[in-house]
Amino acid sequence: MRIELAQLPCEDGNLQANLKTALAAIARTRSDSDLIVFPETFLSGFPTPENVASLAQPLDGHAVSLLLGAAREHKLSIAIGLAEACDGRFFNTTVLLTPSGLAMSYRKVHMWASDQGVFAPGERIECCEWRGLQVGTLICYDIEFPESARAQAILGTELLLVTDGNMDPFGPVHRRAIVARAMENQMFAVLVNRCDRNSSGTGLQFPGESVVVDPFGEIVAECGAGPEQRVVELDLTVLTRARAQYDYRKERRIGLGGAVHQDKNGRRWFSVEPENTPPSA
Ligand code: BAL
Repeated sequence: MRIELAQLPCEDGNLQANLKTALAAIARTRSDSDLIVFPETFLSGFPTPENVASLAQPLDGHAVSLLLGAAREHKLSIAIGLAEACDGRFFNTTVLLTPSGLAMSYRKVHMWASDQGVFAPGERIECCEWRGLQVGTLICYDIEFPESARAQAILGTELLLVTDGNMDPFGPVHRRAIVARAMENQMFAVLVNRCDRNSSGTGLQFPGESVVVDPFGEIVAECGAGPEQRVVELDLTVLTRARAQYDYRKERRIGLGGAVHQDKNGRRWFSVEPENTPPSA
């Protein structure tokens, strides 16, 4: 399994420029790569309450259709973050696009400060079958809550894709969190972070440091601080080896609450039983 980490700068508020950057990255992928992963809200950058309506995209809109065309052209799957518009509300969403279409869309459940007043929180953890693997997605702040990745494990996720927009000084927090989430759930984790150092006046600095962690919690590959498009080979046999002597998912004794659901297309999700719901946008 070959995955490309698109640790590339995006411009807050500039949808066209970010879409162009994404399509160019897709165009330069290796012909034998299976998936490219971009950071959180890569298409929009971090929206504000003032500009989210102009930046947010419907999942059946032009921007996503261009990416679907690129997925078909390059026989490649794409995980990318965007601001989603749906029924007058806005969500911080990651989509998994394949040459066959939209495989999954996940709405960030845990709202960071920059999400509040902009996005409504998601209400379910999702996974789907992709290339013979159970694949799930989380977004940035989600990985700081162990129950998010544990919900993915309960769904059967073997490959966790994290679109990240983790700013300084929280680089170490996500490095520790992603290793823990991979190890304690015995799954691969692919985290791709923003790396822009001065994003259009927000004052936020993004350290990059994208990383791939195996089900033992070992680092498979890691990026530095600057822009790069890193090709990483996953040895999927590690999944079986990591679970050979013990399997946390099967042997756990404490439940999360919430329920597992599945639709006729095999999409599975875990309904969130929020103990507290942040102020919605
Ligand atoms: N530690 C940052 C979390 C977020 O931006 O979602």
